[in-house]
Amino acid sequence: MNAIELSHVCKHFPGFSIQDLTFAVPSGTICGLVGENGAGKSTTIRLLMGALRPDSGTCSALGVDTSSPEFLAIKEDVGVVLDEAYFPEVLNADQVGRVMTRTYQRWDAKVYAAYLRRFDLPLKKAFKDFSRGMRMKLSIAVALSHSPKLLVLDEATAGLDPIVRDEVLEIFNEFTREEDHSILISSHILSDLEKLCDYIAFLHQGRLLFCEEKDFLLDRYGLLSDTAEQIEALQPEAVVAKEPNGYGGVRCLVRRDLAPTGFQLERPTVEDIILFLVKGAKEA
Ligand SMILES: Nc1ncnc2c1ncn2[C@@H]1O[C@H](COP(=O)(O)OP(=O)(O)OP(=O)(O)O)[C@@H](O)[C@H]1O
Repeated sequence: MNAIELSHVCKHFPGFSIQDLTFAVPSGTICGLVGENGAGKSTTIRLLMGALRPDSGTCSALGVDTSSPEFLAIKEDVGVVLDEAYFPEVLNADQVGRVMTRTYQRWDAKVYAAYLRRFDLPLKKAFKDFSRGMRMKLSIAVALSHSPKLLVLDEATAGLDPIVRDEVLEIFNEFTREEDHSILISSHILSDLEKLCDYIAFLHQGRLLFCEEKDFLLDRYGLLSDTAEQIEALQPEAVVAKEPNGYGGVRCLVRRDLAPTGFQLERPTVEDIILFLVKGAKEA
């Protein structure tokens, strides 16, 4: 079963469109949604959560169409952190907790209190006086305190200091140790996604360039540094994109299956793969 399914989703804004977006996140896995500024990640997450209505196509979470009334009944099962935290400005963390007791049947005040302590969040400070990082931490604490099965996180680690970010990544990892728990997370911090994710979905100008298993991507591509003549001699389909290597030669991302044997290929990171694919897509 899939935790998330988007099928042929289209959404048109003046000057920008989400085009025929189809991908799925299998239950029990973590999928990273990546793409440049303005690629459509937040719009995709809003469409998925039913906050925006698609012009065509369907979105489902935990098997329920997210634009249907039935989705309201399972909202408890989905923990959401959007890029802008959304609590009333005058409330403090203690009061937010009390509001949530009335909002979620499965609200666990003890779990919430433990996250507030773990994140070093003050109980009595008004939300309007929180820093960006504190706002994110509060959103994450709330999202995790009503026993969700699915977490949908838009830039949830942006603005967190490296130590807290590492701790939050570990918390997300712990979360998916339960078999039926899944996460969709958008981020610009590709090294975080490399550590965390099973799948990477890559958006470019409102289109999905791929949604693949991370290990498949890391095995599919290799990095090659050589003279311009040697690189020219490769079949063009083997070379995704290239750049000067700083030593008068060329560094490029190549498809391992199309590169001749005998070349010394370096293992890329997810960041290398995404940077070269964006470069290749711009040059195409
Ligand atoms: N309500 C709206 N009306 C018009 N245009 C919109 C609306 N919402 C988003 N857009 C446009 O959709 C495009 C994609 O925006 P989106 O926020 O989804 O990108 P993103 O990938 O999340 O970017 P970033 O990494 O900068 O957060 C942008 O060009 C934005 O201006």
